[in-house]
Amino acid sequence: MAPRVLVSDKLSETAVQIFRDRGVEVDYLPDLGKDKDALLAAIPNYDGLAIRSATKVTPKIIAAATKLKVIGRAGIGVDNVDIPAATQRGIVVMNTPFGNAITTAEHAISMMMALARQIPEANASTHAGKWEKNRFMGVELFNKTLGVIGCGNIGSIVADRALGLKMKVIAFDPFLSPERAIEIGVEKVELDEIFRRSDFITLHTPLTEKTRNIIDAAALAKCKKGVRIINCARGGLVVEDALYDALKSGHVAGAALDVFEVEPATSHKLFELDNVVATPHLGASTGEAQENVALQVAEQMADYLISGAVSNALNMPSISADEAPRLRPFIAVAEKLGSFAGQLTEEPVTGIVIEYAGDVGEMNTRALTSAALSGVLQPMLGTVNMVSAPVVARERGIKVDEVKQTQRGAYETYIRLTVRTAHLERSVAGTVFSDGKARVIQIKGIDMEAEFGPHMLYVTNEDKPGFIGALGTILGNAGVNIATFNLGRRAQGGEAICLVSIDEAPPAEVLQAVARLPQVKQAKPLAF
Ligand SMILES: NC(=O)c1ccc[n+]([C@@H]2O[C@H](COP(=O)([O-])OP(=O)(O)OC[C@H]3O[C@@H](n4cnc5c(N)ncnc54)[C@H](O)[C@@H]3O)[C@@H](O)[C@H]2O)c1
Ligand SMILES: O=C(O)[C@H](O)COP(=O)(O)O
Repeated sequence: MAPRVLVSDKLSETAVQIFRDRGVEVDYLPDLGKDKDALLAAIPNYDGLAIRSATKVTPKIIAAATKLKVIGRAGIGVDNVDIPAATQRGIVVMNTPFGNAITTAEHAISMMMALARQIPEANASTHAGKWEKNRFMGVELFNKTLGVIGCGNIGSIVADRALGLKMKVIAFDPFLSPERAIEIGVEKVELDEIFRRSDFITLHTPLTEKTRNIIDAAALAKCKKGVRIINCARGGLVVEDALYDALKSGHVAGAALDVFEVEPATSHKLFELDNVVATPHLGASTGEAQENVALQVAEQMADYLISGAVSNALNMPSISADEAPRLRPFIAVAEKLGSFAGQLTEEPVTGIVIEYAGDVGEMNTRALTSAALSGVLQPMLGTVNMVSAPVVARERGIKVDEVKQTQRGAYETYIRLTVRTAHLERSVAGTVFSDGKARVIQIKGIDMEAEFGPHMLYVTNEDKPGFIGALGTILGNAGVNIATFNLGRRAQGGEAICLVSIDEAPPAEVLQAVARLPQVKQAKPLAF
């Protein structure tokens, strides 16, 4: 039976045509996604769901989606999809990472210009028959400083266009390497410097727990008087109440917003203010971008539904149907090793080396390396996946080296991943046992043998008596149950590592108490 896809948001008809040409049945119901109950009733009938940002794919929708195999996001942001819930149900979530980037960057630049010259207000006044030549006094962009928060695909295109307008561009992005900053002509700065120096600030990060409320009242207070703010990324990055107050007081001269905490934003106190330019989430709305993303999402979803091939998936490695069964456990270990190193790395990564020894050296190590890179980059970038990870790493100037040797050592297969930054080098090695499960077998050259757990505690310490008991007591007193406990040390009395799998994420006070133990150098939570 032919697979069946529901398109529940407005998509170019190209997508519908591609599905049909590829033998996929398709129902194009562009308003259905906005009606939660109708979507809930319809979803059990479909193998695929193609969406943009209006359809909210909640755990409830996913629970009802008994046949669903793939969700395709024709666009970039996937914050409207509950990916963990989809993953748990074995539903692949894919997006189209680059198709609307230029269009969105152009919207941000348009919004900046509209703000600088009050175009919307002047337009409304002129249409109303007034000729208020003296009312609208603008500012030049020439020689002004633009602060870019989040300098990935869209942020770096915005920077390029702003440099063309002869602006000075400064950027805050923890994953922007100094080399990449030089290459794209921006000055890499800390967040506070963005606030202190910018005449205009534009946001281009995903919405994550780290970026939520990145511009709040305290941040606005640090800004120059007269700063102008542009948000074409996601509502939730800017605290709207704080922005309102700062606009009212005149500390912020203007704001241009394409996105809002609650969408659709049909009424909002920000709309009372003349110095707010607002558009209804139009960042990706050009014919060109919509053709790109519709074509790409339909091709990707049809490929998956017909042949099992996966591309641009956010929750599954990208592999051909033939390789899938053999590669899968190795892809999982590569991604987990990358994630292990990525979660511990808090400064720009300059290099990643992935070494394969034994049987794994003869496999499709490109897919494995992509999985490892995706694991390293995901804790910071959120939406990076196996397909985009190599490109993203290259764009950020991260040097990636793959070393293969087919000779076996103590293990049949051995993968070691080393992450380099300007100040440190950290390696972690793993393998897949005959039970198909991944194990960590070495951290920083120290041998151990640990399974990956959903919640883990990574502790580096000095090998001195009393540490294990004290750690156990802290966890026990906090009611945190230990699932597995693994230790390794370089030499008696020397550097040691402790990897504990626990049944829940460690509360902040537990981490602080562990970090205060006299033997402990570092205590970090990890999640897999
Ligand atoms: N308005 C629209 O219609 C529209 C259209 C497309 C995308 N978007 C939004 O734009 C966002 C960016 O898209 P992109 O393609 O450039 O993504 P990207 O992944 O290429 O770039 C995001 C950048 O943000 C950086 N980042 C992550 N955490 C950060 C932090 N805490 N502080 C500073 N920087 C941080 C990352 O390092 C990365 O370089 C998307 O996540 C999406 O939500 C909006
Ligand atoms: O993340 C994206 O791609 C944009 O927010 C575009 O959203 P849209 O497809 O709903 O216009």
